[in-house]
Amino acid sequence: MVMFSFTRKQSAPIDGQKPGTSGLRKKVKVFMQPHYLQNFVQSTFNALTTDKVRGATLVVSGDGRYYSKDAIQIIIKMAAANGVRRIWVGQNGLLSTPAVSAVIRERVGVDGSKASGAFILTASHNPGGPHEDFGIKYNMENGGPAPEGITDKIYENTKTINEYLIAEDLPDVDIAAIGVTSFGGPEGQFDVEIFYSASDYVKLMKSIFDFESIRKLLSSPNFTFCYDALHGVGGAYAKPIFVEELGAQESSLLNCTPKEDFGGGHPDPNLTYAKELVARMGLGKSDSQGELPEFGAAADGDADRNMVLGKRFFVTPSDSVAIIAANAVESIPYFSSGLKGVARSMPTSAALDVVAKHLKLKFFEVPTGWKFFGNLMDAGLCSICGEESFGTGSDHIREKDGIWAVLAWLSIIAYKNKENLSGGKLVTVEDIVRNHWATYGRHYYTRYDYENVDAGAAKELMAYLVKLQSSLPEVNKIVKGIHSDVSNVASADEFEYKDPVDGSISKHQGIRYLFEDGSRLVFRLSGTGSEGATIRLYIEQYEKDSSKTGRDSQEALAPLVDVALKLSKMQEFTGRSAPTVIT
Ligand SMILES: O=P([O-])(O)O[C@H]1O[C@H](COP(=O)(O)O)[C@@H](O)[C@H](O)[C@H]1O
Ligand SMILES: [Mg+2]
Repeated sequence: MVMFSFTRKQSAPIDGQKPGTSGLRKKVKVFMQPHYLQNFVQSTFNALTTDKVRGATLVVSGDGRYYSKDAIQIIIKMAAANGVRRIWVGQNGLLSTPAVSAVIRERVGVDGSKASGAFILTASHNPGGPHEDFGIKYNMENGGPAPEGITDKIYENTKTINEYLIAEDLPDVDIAAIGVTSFGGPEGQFDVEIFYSASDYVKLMKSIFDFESIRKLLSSPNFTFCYDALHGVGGAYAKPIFVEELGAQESSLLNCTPKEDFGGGHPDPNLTYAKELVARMGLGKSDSQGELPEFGAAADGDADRNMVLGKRFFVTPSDSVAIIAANAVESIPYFSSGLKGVARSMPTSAALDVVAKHLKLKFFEVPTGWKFFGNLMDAGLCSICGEESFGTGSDHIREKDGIWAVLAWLSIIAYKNKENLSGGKLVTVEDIVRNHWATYGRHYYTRYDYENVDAGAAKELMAYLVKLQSSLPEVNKIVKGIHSDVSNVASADEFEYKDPVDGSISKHQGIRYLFEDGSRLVFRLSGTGSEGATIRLYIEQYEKDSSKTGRDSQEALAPLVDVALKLSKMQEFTGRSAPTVIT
């Protein structure tokens, strides 16, 4: 057995290590500065209770983006020096964010060991490569992202750190080879186990869904399917699940080889960045020539986000979670005994609220950030939740789950078509969505993103919008001056959330303008970027009349969009005449 020792390395605080909505995300060159990653990792160890470090089992893996391999070796050496007992790594350092959550919750080592936390190496949907982004976040024993209490502590530690521990003489571990390597350290044995990235996750999915019914759907001549991993880690799960387990054609997988730079693309599953899929589904500027698939989906870099498309049809993420919730009990075995409750993030449309009301379900509105759902799930209050930011999931784990969302949709389609798979007319994605609108009404919804805006200008715009809220008559005068037929603003505030489980309060979670007819304008600054600021503007309008739910969304929302842009003086503050991305 190879022996190792450890050293205390002198270090000093480095500015700007405050975790955002989902961990610390910065340019690779920032992470590669001396001590940068090390300071953050040691600050995390120091923020945890001793029993979660010494003698513990931790998972270290991620979406495989550039710098991950180096980062994994550094974290292994630091874990060894800090007294961690064993590290679990997905083969080649690959584990999707939902798979990490599943591994923490479900995996049991040969000696009965269980993981108590994980370092997830990802910057999610941000591009990768030497000049792009890297990221790291810590997840806890429940499989979910560390709560604010811990991330605040980590940040405080980064401001005072003066040393970190590292086993410099521990040799690099071959993370491509499955198996266990044992080392001997000052406090005893230290193991690094490399395991197949998909095994625990596939097992979990099979326990949730009826794979046989999905397999029948995928093999039906009536149905065609397509999945785009955008060269993210989703590719490591797509083949084992969709092809090997469910019998899809290999040709239905696009960009499913994980790459360090995501093939030079932007691994964000939306209508702008998932270009190839969008074209294949007949929604692009230059559409593919052949037969269009009935169903298409894309994932982000770490495969927790998802976009669902039908033939020439986009499903908004806000509708997606509402539709999954409305159909879950009959279509998905995991939910057959009923839903405990449902939840959405504040800027997500109220489509889910209407379903919750119809089905008499507990309902929660939380701030943006998956960690807020975790408490509700741990307390048994929520089964299904989702966000406008292409995140959907359930209490099977404590992260959003892109492949789960695809399997949920396939389950619903399979259920609706169980009588007509061998012939007959297919109930399509579009049919399912339109029927949903006819039953529950439609929440017209769009999001405008202004990426990489000057941070100072973005702050000024937000401050201006808050100030404006102090006089509603003034707001309404402006609104009416822009479009006299837009309804009145009934109230305006900054969203504040009191967690019903632990009573913690989160303030300043987005600026809201709520209209008398149920329309909403929401403004917030993204918490996931790595440079400058991204302003997000969310626009929503409810239509109950089923004869009016079939309009083009941008057209239906045009007056409200106009009001939002002029009321916020968007162009004046940002210098931008158009958003970077519209979804
Ligand atoms: O980036 P991910 O996929 O980890 O997603 C993260 O950020 C999203 C918001 O991003 P922003 O603050 O930019 O609007 C959240 O909705 C999500 O819960 C969180 O996990
Ligand atoms: Mg992500």
